[in-house]
Amino acid sequence: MTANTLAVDRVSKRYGDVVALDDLSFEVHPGEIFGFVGSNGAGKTTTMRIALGVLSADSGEVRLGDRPIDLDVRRTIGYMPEERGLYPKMKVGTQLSYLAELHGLSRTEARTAVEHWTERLGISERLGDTVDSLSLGNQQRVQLAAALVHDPAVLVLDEPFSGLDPVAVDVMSAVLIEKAATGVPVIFSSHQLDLVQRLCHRVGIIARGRMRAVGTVDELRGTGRQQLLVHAPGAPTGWADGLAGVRTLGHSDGRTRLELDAETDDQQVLAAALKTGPVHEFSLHRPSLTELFREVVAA
Ligand SMILES: Nc1ncnc2c1ncn2[C@@H]1O[C@H](COP(=O)(O)OP(=O)(O)OP(=O)(O)O)[C@@H](O)[C@H]1O
Repeated sequence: MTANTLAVDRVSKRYGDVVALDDLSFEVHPGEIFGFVGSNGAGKTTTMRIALGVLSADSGEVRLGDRPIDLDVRRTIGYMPEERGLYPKMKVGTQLSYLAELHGLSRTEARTAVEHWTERLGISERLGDTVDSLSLGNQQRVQLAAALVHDPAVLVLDEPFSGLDPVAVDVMSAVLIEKAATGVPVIFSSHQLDLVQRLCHRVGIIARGRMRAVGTVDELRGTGRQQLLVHAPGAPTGWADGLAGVRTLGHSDGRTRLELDAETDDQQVLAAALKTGPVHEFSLHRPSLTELFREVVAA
């Protein structure tokens, strides 16, 4: 394992009778953006809070490199909590400098870092304003700045994109890509699966406290049942019925959508389609992350 791999190792957590996490394991490698997705209540926030060390696991542990998350390691984590954690009445600049110094930066270093990140995140004009006078989206930019000002060795962000306008989404995305490129492991949770699909090197799908699927988006899309789109204008309705391991999902205007079992040979389907006349299109439909998510969560 490389020095700064974030490893969640067989973590379980209950709240009374509720099993929030059940033997959960996964790793986020240096330079990797890891998308953590799951339904409401699946266990994402609980995992992130344990990763930060603000909540303890019942069993298992989280490590950064070879070190469990102790106070020293905690200082190196950039964290954006879901419930947000800024002081509403404190000025943006004062607050960010304070947080940077809390993480060990000198006053001068803190000032430079605050200037850099507020500029980068488009909130440099708001340094003198109190947090509660900002729009929610701008408060969120400040929250991200708070996670970044101390040059963290790892980023743990709980729904950083929720409620952001498209420009802010682009800025946030660029920052995450930039941080990962410097070798920082980045994990964020999100319900915006198109964004996760676009941004993440790997994705983990959690359901009821267990990791149901982990991999690159391509790997995950390759593991679902394959679907075929066949355009055979002369094919009658039901032409594919009776083919072993094949289900017809829909048929209209000579276009048929089929779902194939993993072991079904698509060439047999092509041969059957050709028997009905010319075939204009025969293409594999790969499920989107959203489709996969529905399949995994429903299983
Ligand atoms: N402090 C708590 N006390 C009791 N139960 C809790 C507490 N925090 C979380 N839970 C429960 O633990 C489970 C996991 O919750 P968690 O907040 O980790 O999910 P999540 O994936 O972050 O959900 P969301 O997408 O809605 O933010 C849920 O059943 C939730 O109700």
